Amino acid sequence: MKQPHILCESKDISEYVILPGDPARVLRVGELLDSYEEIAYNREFRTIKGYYKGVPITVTSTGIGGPSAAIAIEELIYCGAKYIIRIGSGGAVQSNINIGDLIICSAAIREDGATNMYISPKYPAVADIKLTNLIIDTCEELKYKYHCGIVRSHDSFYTDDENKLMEYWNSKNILASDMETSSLFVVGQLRGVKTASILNNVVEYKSDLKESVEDYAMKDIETIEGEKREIILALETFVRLSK
Ligand SMILES: O=P(O)(O)O[C@H]1O[C@H](CO)[C@@H](O)[C@H]1O
Ligand SMILES: O=c1cc[nH]c(=O)[nH]1
Repeated sequence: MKQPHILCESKDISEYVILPGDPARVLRVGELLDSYEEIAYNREFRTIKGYYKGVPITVTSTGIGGPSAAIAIEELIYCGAKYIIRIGSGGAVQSNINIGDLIICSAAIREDGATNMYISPKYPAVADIKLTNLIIDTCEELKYKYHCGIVRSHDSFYTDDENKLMEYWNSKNILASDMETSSLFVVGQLRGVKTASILNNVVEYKSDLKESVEDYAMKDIETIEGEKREIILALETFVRLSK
């Protein structure tokens, strides 16, 4: 059955799924595949299916935020997704994280609305340990710089208290902010699907958020190289997993 938002059906969805936020990033993943075709593009949800070193891969964008991410994740799982790796952008909450560094998320603070509609805030948002360990091993083989730890997934970009919020989470050893990792971890855990999340840092701690996100949108070289590394890392992880 064709799903109402992603407009895909089971034959379109590999068990291996890559999940960027931005629909434009879907095609940049496609460029690194052996071959691909676009399956559907409805609202923020763009899906391609292709092969990487012979492994079938589906890539679907979630758009921004937990509500649309949860919709995409649910529909992908209904169509047969078994392993889902987010390849997102994030903003550093620690000063030792540079632009283009990768952050491998072990867990996420649920500072979002979507997961709180699903289940009590006591329920943790954690990555699948085996899939995440495979990402770490692959990252070390590829010799990419990375940080591993807890991130925060939020629902707001421009509150009046952003600086205070950042200082607070910095003091609690949180690595970075994004907006979809908690939804992926909670929905994946509830549905019995293995999930992991890699973020490419596009904002330095204490730098101007608007300017940095704009630099990324304008294809700043360091952020684009970080994005390429997170894509290759997810693809190579799936190659190892499929063996
Ligand atoms: O670049 P993506 O994957 O969309 O991720 C980050 O970028 C968006 C905000 O600019 C949010 O979706 C956030 O999680
Ligand atoms: O600072 C940032 C950058 C990207 N995405 C976020 O959620 N926060």
